[in-house]
Amino acid sequence: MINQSPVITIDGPSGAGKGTVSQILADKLGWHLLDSGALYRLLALAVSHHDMSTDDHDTLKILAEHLDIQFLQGDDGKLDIILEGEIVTQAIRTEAVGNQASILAALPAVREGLLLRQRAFAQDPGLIADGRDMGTVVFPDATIKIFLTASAEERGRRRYLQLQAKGEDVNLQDLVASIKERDERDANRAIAPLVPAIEAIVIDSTSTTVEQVVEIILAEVVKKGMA
Ligand SMILES: Nc1ncnc2c1ncn2[C@@H]1O[C@H](COP(=O)(O)OP(=O)(O)OP(=O)(O)O)[C@@H](O)[C@H]1O
Ligand SMILES: Nc1ccn([C@@H]2O[C@H](COP(=O)(O)O)[C@@H](O)[C@H]2O)c(=O)n1
Repeated sequence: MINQSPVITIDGPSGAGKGTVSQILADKLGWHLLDSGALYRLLALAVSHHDMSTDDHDTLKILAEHLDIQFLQGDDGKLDIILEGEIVTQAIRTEAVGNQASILAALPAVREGLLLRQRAFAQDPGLIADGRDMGTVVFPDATIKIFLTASAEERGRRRYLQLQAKGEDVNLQDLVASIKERDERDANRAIAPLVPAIEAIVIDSTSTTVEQVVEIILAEVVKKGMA
């Protein structure tokens, strides 16, 4: 048994809605939230800031283990993500950083370096863990495992609207292509590939609203007597 506190894992490909659904669930249940993708993105940004080589896996592992990160509640109630003293909440959300994170995430040394940091998020009253390998590797004993997916076209469309709203100059076809490339890399890597855990409940959100997805998961929470 790795984790004692209740954990709900939400894995799936990029743009499936994991982050949105995880935040709503964490707020509704009053539980902690782990955005594991943010850790990989922070590492990617740190590697770029320090102009580090990605060939030196021992140093990457040490950096992953000791990366100076803080998740702080800002005055506006939103979470500020701090890397080595600098607010990087927006900077880590670009497609470029996401792609670099996905390349680093294929390295066993990086995954080993981040493993215990992720497990440390499992604290009472409970944790919603969002990622790619939450149910398969990081929290194999999780009480509820969800695999949230959607078609690549729909996920590209959502990402397009999201980035456009932030004022970014984006192209829908390029985004769908980038999402497919990232899916391919995440699903086919040798370590902790993106696959549903055997006992995962698979939810396809292509034609489902965020609220409907949240309802399905909350029904499981009630069924398991967790709330
Ligand atoms: N079921 C849904 N229907 C329509 N839009 C959705 C749905 N779920 C999420 N979205 C929207 O899609 C966008 C991407 O969602 P989100 O960031 O939660 O995905 P994600 O799976 O966490 O992606 P990533 O792994 O890349 O961080 C957001 O703008 C979100 O509001
Ligand atoms: N548990 C995880 C989480 C993320 N990754 C990799 O990081 C990339 C960025 O993640 P986002 O969820 O923020 O988009 C993602 O493409 C994965 O390659 C991971 O491997 N494991």
